[in-house]
Amino acid sequence: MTEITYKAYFNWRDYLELTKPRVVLLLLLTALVGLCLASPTWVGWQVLVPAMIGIGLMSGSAAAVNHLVDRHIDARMARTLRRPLPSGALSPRHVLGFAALIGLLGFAVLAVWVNMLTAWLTLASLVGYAVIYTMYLKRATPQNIVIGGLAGAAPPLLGWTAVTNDIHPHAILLVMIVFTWTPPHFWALAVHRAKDYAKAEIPMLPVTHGIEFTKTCILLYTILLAIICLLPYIVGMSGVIYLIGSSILSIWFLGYAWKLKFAPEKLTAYRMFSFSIWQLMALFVLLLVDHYVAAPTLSFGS
Ligand code: HEM
Ligand SMILES: CC(C)=CCC/C(C)=C/CC/C(C)=C/COP(=O)(O)OP(=O)(O)O
Repeated sequence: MTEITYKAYFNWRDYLELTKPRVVLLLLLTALVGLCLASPTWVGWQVLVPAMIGIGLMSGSAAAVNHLVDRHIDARMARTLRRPLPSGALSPRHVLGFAALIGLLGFAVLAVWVNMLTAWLTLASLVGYAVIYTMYLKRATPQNIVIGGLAGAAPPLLGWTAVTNDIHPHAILLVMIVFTWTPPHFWALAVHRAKDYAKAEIPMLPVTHGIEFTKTCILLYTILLAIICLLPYIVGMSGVIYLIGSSILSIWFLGYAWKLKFAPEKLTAYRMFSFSIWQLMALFVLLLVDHYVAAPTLSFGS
């Protein structure tokens, strides 16, 4: 195990990096869509603001715990070795304190200004990612990201419960979209970085079952995702704007998965991973646009 020398000075940018800010921003977009779709009227800022702050802080806390627990394997992979812990910019003690502080703050914000259901579900997602995925599943099984993906898929439900204080089937549908998107999102990167994961002895699918099998799984999950993306229209939750936009995105994503399996170039896997992020973002923006454009009259909620 490599010994790390920690620097004596601190920089706020290192703390920000611990929270995986770009991942959390996309998680927050999916939470915002859950919040907005839960109500036919505009959602009052009294719920919207604390819900976004609470979910954001607890997601950032989960990400910081992931940095803490994974610091030794992060030190062994080219992609992650410059992170604040393996590079020595922050010490484990400071990271633990920071994660506890923002995690507790996030829980308090949700408990006081939103509702207890949302506070507990967000805590369950934090534990799902920081403890169940990071401490156990990641090192135990190539299905790690499929099961662990449930925590990352939860924010639309968290947004929804923040408004309604109950679990609605439409919110579960949004969770299913992110849940099914996660394997092609991550395995595309894992195919690109397979040697890194093998070096760090992490049993990701391309390491345990090979690149070709992983590409087949990516294609199958992408087909499943395309089918699930039709459901919001089929159940009457979204309209034609969503149907057309999401179908274009699904065909585009399927194109990447097909190319990756049958006609790959050197960077196809990485390009598919990058596209997956834009695809999920566009999909959730479409849900939002469709919700507000299709709504005949919008009254302002409290
Ligand atoms: C278990 C589930 C997931 C796994 C294993 C996973 C894995 C990864 C990995 C390894 C990266 C590369 C990070 C880097 O280059 O430092 C990444 C990037 C990213 N992921 Fe995921 N991800 C998961 C779920 C999600 C979810 C649910 C979202 C949002 C809804 C998301 C959004 C992103 C974004 C926005 C990036 C780009 C980050 C950047 O450029 O800094 N991921 N993901
Ligand atoms: C409260 C709540 C909603 C929690 C969810 C938190 C969260 C940040 C989920 C995102 C999942 C993610 C980035 C996994 C990558 O971890 P990894 O360890 O496989 O990737 P790495 O090697 O880049 O660290």
